[in-house]
Amino acid sequence: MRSLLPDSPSVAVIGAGAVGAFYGSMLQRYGLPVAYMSATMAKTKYLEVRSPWANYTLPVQCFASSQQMEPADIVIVSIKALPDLDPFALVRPVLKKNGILLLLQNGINQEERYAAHFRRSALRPVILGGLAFTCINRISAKRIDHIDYGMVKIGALHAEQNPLALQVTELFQSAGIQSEFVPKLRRARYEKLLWNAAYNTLSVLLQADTDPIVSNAQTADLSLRIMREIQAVAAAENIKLSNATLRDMLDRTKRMRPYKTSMLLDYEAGRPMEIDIILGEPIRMARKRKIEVPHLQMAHDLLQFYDRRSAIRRETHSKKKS
Ligand SMILES: NC(=O)C1=CN([C@@H]2O[C@H](COP(=O)(O)OP(=O)(O)OC[C@H]3O[C@@H](n4cnc5c(N)ncnc54)[C@H](OP(=O)(O)O)[C@@H]3O)[C@@H](O)[C@H]2O)C=CC1
Ligand SMILES: CC(C)(CO)C(=O)C(=O)O
Repeated sequence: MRSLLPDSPSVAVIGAGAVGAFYGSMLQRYGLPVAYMSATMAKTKYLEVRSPWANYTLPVQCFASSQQMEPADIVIVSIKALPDLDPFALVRPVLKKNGILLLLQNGINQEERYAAHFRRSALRPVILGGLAFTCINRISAKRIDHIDYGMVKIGALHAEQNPLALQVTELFQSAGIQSEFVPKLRRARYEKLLWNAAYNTLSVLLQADTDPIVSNAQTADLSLRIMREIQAVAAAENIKLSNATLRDMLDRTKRMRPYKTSMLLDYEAGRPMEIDIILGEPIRMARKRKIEVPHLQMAHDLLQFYDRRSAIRRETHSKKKS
């Protein structure tokens, strides 16, 4: 098939946290020109990566603001999906006309939000979604630890863009990243949401990694009840997630090494959690369709309480420092 991508596409990573810096650096190591936006890493000249795939150190071009960066062929968005963060202002300066926007984030409805935002813009990006099944930590402004897993599933928001999503997947594979093309992105988003809604949530509420949650009969069953509510929301848009799929999520989690979810890592570090994009969005969809989602609602409200408490601690801490 004719390549829909330039020979050596340039890449801009918006949000060089754990995920953005790791996958960006793998693409750079493969030979692509990559620039990174990160306030934390603005002064970083060399990035050290530890990974079961390879250990390496690379010179990196980091910018505190995307306004200092050149437009790129592929823009990877890997900032946290938080409600009070305007991502469009960060992304716009690095977008080329009809360029590729790849959202490497958790949650649901993100691609649709970007499409709505750019609908009337002359930039008209092609919107792709990437689901990262991985465990990565940014240890410092200079060091990324990829601990386990690593698969990225890539698909397009609109099916007619699937050939491009496939070529981006192949580019990731060529760069040594485990990657898989998904022809139905929305379905894949829902499947990942099953896991995130259940285990990210419970990991924070129970202060536990996945192992004790799935080993305990009550909390394992609770995780299934949470997943059933996501299943009902998906069914309302004709996406059928079978009971066997839910059961399989639980069984696979039982077989996984004990895993600390990204939400638990955020909570422990006192950072804001992605509650809205993982629970708030499905709750709003359920409300519109008159579907009862009591578990999602309760988990959402409890997590909001924790999140607010962390925010107050952050405010108090920064007042003390100034
Ligand atoms: N880490 C993991 O293993 C996994 C993560 N994910 C998902 O990937 C996405 C990225 O997560 P991850 O890399 O872990 O997150 P990190 O916390 O490591 O990085 C988040 C990035 O977002 C940026 N950011 C946060 N707040 C703002 C703000 N207000 N303005 C501008 N930039 C901001 C940070 O900036 P700065 O660089 O300046 O700190 C950083 O670059 C999330 O949606 C997460 O759920 C999914 C699966 C696994
Ligand atoms: C599915 C998983 C565990 C990534 O591998 C995740 O999305 C997270 O930790 O938030």
